[in-house]
Amino acid sequence: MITPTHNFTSFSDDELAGNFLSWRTFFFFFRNAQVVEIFLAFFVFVAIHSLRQKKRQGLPTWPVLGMLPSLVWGLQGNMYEWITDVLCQQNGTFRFRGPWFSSLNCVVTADPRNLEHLLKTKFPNFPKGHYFRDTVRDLLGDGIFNADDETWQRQRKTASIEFHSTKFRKLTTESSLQLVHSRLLPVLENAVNRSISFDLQDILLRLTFDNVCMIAFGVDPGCLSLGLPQIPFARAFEDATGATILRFVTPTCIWKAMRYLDLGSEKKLKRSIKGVDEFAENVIKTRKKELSVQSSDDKKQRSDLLTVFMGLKDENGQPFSDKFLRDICVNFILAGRDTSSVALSWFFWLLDQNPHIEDKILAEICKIVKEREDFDPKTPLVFRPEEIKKMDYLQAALSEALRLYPSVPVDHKEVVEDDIFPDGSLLKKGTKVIYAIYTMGRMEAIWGKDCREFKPERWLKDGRFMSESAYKFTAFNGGPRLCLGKDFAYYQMKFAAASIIHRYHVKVVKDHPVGPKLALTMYMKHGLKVNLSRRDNPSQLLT
Ligand code: HEM
Repeated sequence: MITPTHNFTSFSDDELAGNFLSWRTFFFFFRNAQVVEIFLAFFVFVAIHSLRQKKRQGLPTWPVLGMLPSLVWGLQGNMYEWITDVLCQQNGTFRFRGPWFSSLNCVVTADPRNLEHLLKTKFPNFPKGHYFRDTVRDLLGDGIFNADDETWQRQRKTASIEFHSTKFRKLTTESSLQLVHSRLLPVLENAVNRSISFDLQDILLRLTFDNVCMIAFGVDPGCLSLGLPQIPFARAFEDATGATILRFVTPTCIWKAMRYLDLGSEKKLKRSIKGVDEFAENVIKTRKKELSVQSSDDKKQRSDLLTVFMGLKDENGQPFSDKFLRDICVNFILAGRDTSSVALSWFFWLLDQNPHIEDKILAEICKIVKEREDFDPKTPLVFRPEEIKKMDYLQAALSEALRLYPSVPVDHKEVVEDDIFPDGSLLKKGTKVIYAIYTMGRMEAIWGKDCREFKPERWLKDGRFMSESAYKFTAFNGGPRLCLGKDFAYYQMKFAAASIIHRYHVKVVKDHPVGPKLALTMYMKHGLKVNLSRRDNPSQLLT
């Protein structure tokens, strides 16, 4: 203990007592001030040290917490732009260090060389992995998006045969035509007649939901119709994907404890998964009932995916369980509904920002239709499949929208055996790898100085659409797990976009806030509020 060493003899007892107290108070503060100073100095040292890590490691690295404070900060704004800033400063790859008690450590990359290595060259060394599968299992089960090894291979093979069959292609062109002409256009026409603004993203989600249910399960949920009926499934599904993605930025022990205690986002997730399950169970029950009363000839006529899976046997020679069929349904809804609709929403927003590109698309559509031998400007225009295929500029504009706003903005893999990325990054067994598809579209090193501009021309050579390497344009993934619905998605998007653009000018409501939502797919956070105006006389453009 520190004691005063002064001579007190000239003071009275009271004075002595009073002085003694004030001396004690003084030394108490002095001692604590020293402690505070030491803490302050230590804090300043740690802060400077942590902030100095930023230059080398991309983000400040704090004792115990690692880079978590920066992640929390990034989550407050546009998470994808935040990742992009860090990756651009770090030449395309950086190592995220989470708190020591968490499972958040990972390597994040946007380098096409690494992507090719990961998705193709060393494909078996980079499965989705345990961490990803555990995190999304409650929602996606063992469906194709969340499966590795034989479980994935079996689904991939079956779905691939189906997706490449003539019967399936015919089904997809017919369903797009039917949905656009008997559902989408009447709903839009109604909005124009009543001069009301509406959420285009919601309408497109309804369109793609009905479409994927028709082609994948042979069921028409009638989600897109006049009056826009409430579909509890849609809300439940969006809530479930949002709550699932939160798990990726929460230490595993914390979200597992929240799930156990039924708290916060985990409570919401459990409730919304119930809504998702009810829909999928209903689809399966209806399908089984229909199949039980159909003749074998009728069954052969059916070309939807669910019917195909219902006719197959598992590795024990048993029909697939209802739980597995549920997983197939939920995964195909995620694949087919959310991707094309959000891509089209970003596309229409980009057209609003770049009206000269809308003019070029319109000119292309008109030129193609005028080439018809039986062209009659008075009959209502229904695009033919061969015309949709010829729309190169529209395909380029959609690809450009997907480059800037990929429907799946980030994806995930796990390292099986120690490896090294082509850029020299070391990968220890068990490392989680995030590939940032959103960032790839915004890297000057990949797309040049104008990478942030919406320029469909970059996809054209002599007026024809030229596709890019899947490891540079990764919106549809690449290698053995390349998107199975790519052709169908382009057809559906082109058919819907051309049918809308030919009839209407889409204007985004002034000051409508636009930004991405944190979810498995890149929804617009506030939807896309628009007004439509009928084109003065589209047939005039055609004469
Ligand atoms: C703009 C539209 C679309 C985009 C951007 C897109 C993108 C993607 C991406 C990035 C993946 C890889 C996901 C992963 O492994 O984590 C994927 C896989 C897949 N997509 Fe698409 N997709 C689109 C439309 C569709 C449609 C309409 C369908 C079918 C109805 C579909 C079916 C699938 C399937 C089955 C897989 C799983 C492939 C596998 O893991 O083997 N996609 N898609």
